[in-house]
Amino acid sequence: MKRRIVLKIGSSSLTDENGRIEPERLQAIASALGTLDAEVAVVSSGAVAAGCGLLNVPRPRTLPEKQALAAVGQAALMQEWAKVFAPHAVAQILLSAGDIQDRKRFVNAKHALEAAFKLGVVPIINENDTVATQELRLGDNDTLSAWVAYLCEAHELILLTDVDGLYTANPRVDPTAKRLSLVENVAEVLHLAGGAGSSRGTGGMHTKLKAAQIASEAGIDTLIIGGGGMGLKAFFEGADTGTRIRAQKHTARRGWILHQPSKGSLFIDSGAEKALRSGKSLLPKGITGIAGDFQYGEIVRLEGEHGPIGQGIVNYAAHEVQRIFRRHTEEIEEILGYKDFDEVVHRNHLALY
Ligand SMILES: Nc1ncnc2c1ncn2[C@@H]1O[C@H](COP(=O)(O)OP(=O)(O)O)[C@@H](O)[C@H]1O
Ligand SMILES: N[C@@H](CCC(=O)OP(=O)(O)O)C(=O)O
Repeated sequence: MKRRIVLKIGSSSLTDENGRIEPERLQAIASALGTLDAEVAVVSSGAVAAGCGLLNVPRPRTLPEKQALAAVGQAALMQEWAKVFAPHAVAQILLSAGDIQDRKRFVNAKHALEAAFKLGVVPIINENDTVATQELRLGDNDTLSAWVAYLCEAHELILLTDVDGLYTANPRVDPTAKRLSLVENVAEVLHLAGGAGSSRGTGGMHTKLKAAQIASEAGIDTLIIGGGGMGLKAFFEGADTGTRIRAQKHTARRGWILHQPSKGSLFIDSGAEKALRSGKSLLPKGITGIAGDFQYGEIVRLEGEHGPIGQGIVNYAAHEVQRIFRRHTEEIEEILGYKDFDEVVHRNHLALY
């Protein structure tokens, strides 16, 4: 599998100080990405900024104004991205909080992204601001990008911003603040984060660290990089820049999976137990019975023939497993009418005692 990166670009990295989109900035970012042999999904902010620039109005204060300006700006933003990524095509993907929270929509988005990568196009993702109500919105693209990284099983999440990493304090406020180049445990640095650096940004370092926390729990490293396309290029060339926030080590994640309360159990045969112990995923064929009522994404206990062997995050709900257990993977689609995953529990989401 190719290296897969989710790159989130904040409004502050796309616009000038008047909040207008600067095409040269987009060009520099696309050029830096062009040096990589990787699949990249871009989470691009800047729709509201682009809308303000086009209509020559100040930054909106109310949500409806913001929604309308995002709708104006999104199309213009996509046109700019299409220009700089040519000859590669770009694919606009707008997501809302509901798409992350609803399992069917989450899986649909996952499939669409996979298909986009296969087509060799660059997915450009933003929050679907026009339908995002106050109660149901992610509100910032840092959080969105972490979910996207999880969605497309990225190897790395890069947050491109207007500061070259996480500092011991907001460097705009405290000039003695020092950059941290490596953070092993994001929970220990959450308190260092301050708010947005400019009127153009949303959330500041706080939402970036929250995003890193989501990515970290999904086993994905986060990098906070500054300096636009040039900063990105320097980073790809190995310069000592930015902050790397390490994903939870396998052991930490393993511990987390093992210590969550389980919503049900999957009983598995000895062949399946052997497969799991040699690092494979759990397929429906090896399941001999189920207990409890669990949903997709919840924790289930794995019961071997001689007792519990571990826990995992399940890819199908109990009522679905009821219909596919003991059957071949190839039969899933025929039985359920869809097949979101081959595995009932993927090996990356499995922890054995
Ligand atoms: N501890 C910190 N280290 C670095 N930057 C910080 C810190 N606390 C707050 N910030 C602020 O976070 C800003 C970046 O976030 P933000 O303005 O939301 O940009 P973006 O548009 O890229 O999301 C920086 O400009 C900086 O002022
Ligand atoms: N969805 C909004 C961006 C929201 C956001 O998080 O902005 P930023 O902090 O600049 O990444 C837009 O396109 O304007």
